[in-house]
Amino acid sequence: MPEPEHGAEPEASVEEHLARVLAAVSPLPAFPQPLMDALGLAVAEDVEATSPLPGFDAAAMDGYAVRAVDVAHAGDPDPAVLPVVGEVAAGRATLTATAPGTAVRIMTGGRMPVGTDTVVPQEWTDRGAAQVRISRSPEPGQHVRLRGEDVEPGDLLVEEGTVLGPRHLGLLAAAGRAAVRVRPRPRVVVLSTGSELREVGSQLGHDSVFDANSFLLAAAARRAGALAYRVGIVPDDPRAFTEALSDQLVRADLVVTTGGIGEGDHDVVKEALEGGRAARSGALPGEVHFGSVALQPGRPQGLGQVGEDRVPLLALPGNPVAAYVSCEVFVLPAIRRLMGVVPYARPTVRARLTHGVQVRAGRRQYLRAEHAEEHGVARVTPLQGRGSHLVGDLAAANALVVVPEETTHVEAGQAVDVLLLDQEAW
Ligand SMILES: Nc1nc2c(c(=O)[nH]1)N[C@H]1C(S)=C(S)[C@@H](COP(=O)(O)OP(=O)(O)OC[C@H]3O[C@@H](n4cnc5c(N)ncnc54)[C@H](O)[C@@H]3O)O[C@H]1N2
Ligand code: MOO
Repeated sequence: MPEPEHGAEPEASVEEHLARVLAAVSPLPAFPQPLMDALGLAVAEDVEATSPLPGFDAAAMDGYAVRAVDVAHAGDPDPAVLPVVGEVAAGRATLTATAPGTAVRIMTGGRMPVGTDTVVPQEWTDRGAAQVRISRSPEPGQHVRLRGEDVEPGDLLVEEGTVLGPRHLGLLAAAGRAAVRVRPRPRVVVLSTGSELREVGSQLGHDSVFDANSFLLAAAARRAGALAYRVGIVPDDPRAFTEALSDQLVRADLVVTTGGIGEGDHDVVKEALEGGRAARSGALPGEVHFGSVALQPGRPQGLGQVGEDRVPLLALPGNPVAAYVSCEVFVLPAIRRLMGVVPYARPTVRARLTHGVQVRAGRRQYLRAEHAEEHGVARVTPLQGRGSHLVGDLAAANALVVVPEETTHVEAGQAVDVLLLDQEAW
């Protein structure tokens, strides 16, 4: 760990800061939602089956329902001939039982009449209407979907915390659930600070830059399942910042700011919120703590709760790559906790480095990299640049190589932990 500056508090580890972030947010209250509105949300209950699937024995083929013993010796020169005593189609089980030695015309999905146990596909018959000639003998129970063979009452259909996708919704519908308890999408307000920032589409001055962070973070938040509100740029004026922040709190379950938390002269987020400054002046209740985390990029971090409702706030550094890594490591877990989805942090995978890397010890490093799998072997190539302003490299990357705090170099060919950034669900 690098020595803290004189008087400064020691750097928190990534785990310590993440634990504080997670402690600052709680899962949002759950509500029943109609199935389609639950898509992409996390279930807030263990959903158990109350009835079996299939709900009754049914034909899996169009053909004839019979008793297997009645057609056990059916063959080509010597077919079994049975009277056809009725017809059953899906949803039209007019005939519910039949006597031995008879056949019932049946369609796929039709309920098996009591007294039958096997379906002879129509391709094995003369398709007779009054009587049917069956020229092959089926296995007993063939082409019958059995009641409860898929799901038994009491089976767990969907586990609490599962993000509902099309297949889960299909299962819940098959089980007859019209609504399910889910947690709503967290509303995440993203605020960029910096007097040098300009909105895309506007004129750039000789010393200004376009605001990239609000897009970067709002998009990441939306992809994680949040409703992201990309607020315009706030200049380096603590009063303007406090006002903009106050205005946004009504629609926020989480606020994410970027920039203005360094050690410089115009660090607006820090100036406005550090040590409860805005609260003391009566402008905005709450408290935000600023400090350093042993993370590169993304060392400066702020965390607190603001407004009457104590909305959690994460203040991220302004450098775009630092903001993005901070988002990956702290903001996405916070969003997932609000949504009630586990695990909070993206799991790492292992891959072999194609090139050796050298880093400074003391902070956990997240290196932009390209991950690829060749012939079943996962490899990862670190990209050249390390500067946390290099958004070109960031966009070219699909992975981050995680280099532990105590490591200073990793040889080519060594296996490392990697975050796969384009993996949407985990
Ligand atoms: N003397 C020191 N200077 C700096 C240190 C330090 O330890 N001592 N740390 C550096 C690191 S690391 C970072 S990260 C930044 C953190 O400072 P801020 O959070 O206050 O970030 P800003 O100064 O506001 O901006 C930094 C950089 O990023 C650009 N930026 C900011 N917001 C956006 C945006 N929305 N879109 C695109 N680019 C943005 C901004 O123009 C600056 O170039 O401090 C370092 N300095
Ligand atoms: O850590 Mo700064 O956060 O490197 O860009």
